[in-house]
Amino acid sequence: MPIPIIRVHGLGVELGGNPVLRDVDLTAAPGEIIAVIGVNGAGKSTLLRCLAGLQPPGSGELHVLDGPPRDDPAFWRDVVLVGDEPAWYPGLTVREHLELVRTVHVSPRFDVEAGLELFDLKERADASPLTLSTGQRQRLSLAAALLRPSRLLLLDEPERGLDAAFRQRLATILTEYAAAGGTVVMATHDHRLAEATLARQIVLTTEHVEHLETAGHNDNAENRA
Ligand SMILES: Nc1ncnc2c1ncn2[C@@H]1O[C@H](COP(=O)(O)OP(=O)(O)OP(=O)(O)O)[C@@H](O)[C@H]1O
Repeated sequence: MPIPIIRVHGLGVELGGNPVLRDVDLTAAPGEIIAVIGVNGAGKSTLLRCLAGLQPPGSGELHVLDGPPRDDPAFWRDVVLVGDEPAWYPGLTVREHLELVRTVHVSPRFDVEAGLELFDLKERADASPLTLSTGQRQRLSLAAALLRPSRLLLLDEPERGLDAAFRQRLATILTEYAAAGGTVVMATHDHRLAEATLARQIVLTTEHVEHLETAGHNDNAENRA
């Protein structure tokens, strides 16, 4: 068993005086894909924000990569968070956004034309992101996230806006990322995406704010909240 790059033990978070996460345990090793599932409000985004160092834990221990997650440049060199839509540069096209990402990162994972092809953006390469459809903008967000080198991908509902065919392709892209040694933690409402990536599934519930962990893509991974 490789050394885990995520170790969470007894994590608790309160927001606005209410418990959102209580006693959450999670480990993830290089090459693993974890799907965090649960109803709206179960705490999936909060868990991702904790892993990204954006939400301090109320209790428990968090270890991500080399220590507690921290919102600083060294941490973000290895970690990518895809959540809410990023701000786009109005003057830059889709291709130029990817060129920008490729230019500023050492050892990008693929070239721009390959990225446009992989994320099905070739026909919109010269458009402004602001003129893209919702799903096309999500594909651009994911393309930029996957283009840069990283060890850990934190994805909050990556399926948002994507059609069925591209969700299938995304499963392949994430599987290949993990096969190359990367770790993925994704909050998702898409059981098919979780299953297609052979993700280990964890379920967050609201009723007792309890945490259940299940191995593999099995029947226990239903939404229990
Ligand atoms: N800043 C905040 N202040 C108070 N409560 C908050 C805050 N942010 C989130 N919450 C609450 O915490 C709970 C968990 O929210 P979170 O966004 O983590 O859920 P989620 O599982 O990601 O939901 P969804 O599936 O809708 O994205 C919700 O009840 C939400 O209302």
